[in-house]
Amino acid sequence: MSGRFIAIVGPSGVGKDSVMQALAARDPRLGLARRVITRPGDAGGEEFDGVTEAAFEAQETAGVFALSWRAHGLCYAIPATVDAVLAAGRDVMGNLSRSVLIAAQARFARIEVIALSADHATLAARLVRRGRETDAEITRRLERATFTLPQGVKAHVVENNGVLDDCVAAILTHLYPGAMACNTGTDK
Ligand SMILES: Nc1ncnc2c1ncn2[C@@H]1O[C@H](COP(=O)(O)OP(=O)(O)O)[C@@H](O)[C@H]1O
Ligand SMILES: O=P(O)(O)OC[C@H]1O[C@H](OP(=O)(O)OP(=O)(O)O)[C@H](O)[C@@H]1O
Repeated sequence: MSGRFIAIVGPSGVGKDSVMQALAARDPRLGLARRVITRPGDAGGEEFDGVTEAAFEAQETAGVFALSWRAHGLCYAIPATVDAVLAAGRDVMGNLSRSVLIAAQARFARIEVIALSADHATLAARLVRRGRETDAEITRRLERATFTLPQGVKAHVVENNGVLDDCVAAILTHLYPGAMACNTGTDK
């Protein structure tokens, strides 16, 4: 059976990248899709392929992306190389826009949507602490926090207000019910 594409979604600052990194470190069954983004390669945060807008559009036209979208004045994509990993039966996580979920459900044979949530004050404090965006950009990201999931999207909602490990454990239990999560790290 093919692997599942695990879409991790939620407002800016909710912890999508932190949760995905922790999940990948914790459980070898979970791969991580490296996104293509028109953001300077040294911006920090997640590992991604930084490209110019012209290069992005050329790749998009050439069909090398499984999914692509625009948000925050940037272009984002999940490369179609994930197909080979999924075909080999491996689950792969990707950080997606909530607006692209209907397309993602159509694109991938098996998909799970994990919608992370956290309260507004927590999001704001985390974005300031992350320091990747300007104050104006942070304000715009927070304004988008209330964006609701498109109708027809079936998501599993997981809170990330508290300890990251609790959120990670809840996701693993949902993804691999009845199975012991593989733990290659140390418990805290
Ligand atoms: N459970 C958590 N507790 C404390 N800080 C967190 C938690 N989850 C994420 N963070 C921090 O919040 C900031 C935003 O997290 P990030 O993973 O970049 O979110 P997103 O990708 O959803 O924007 C980062 O600085 C990260 O270290
Ligand atoms: O339509 P939305 O669900 O609001 O998502 C819009 C974009 O925001 C996030 O990007 P990015 O990872 O650059 O930002 P973030 O880390 O601040 O969430 C997410 O991955 C999408 O690409």
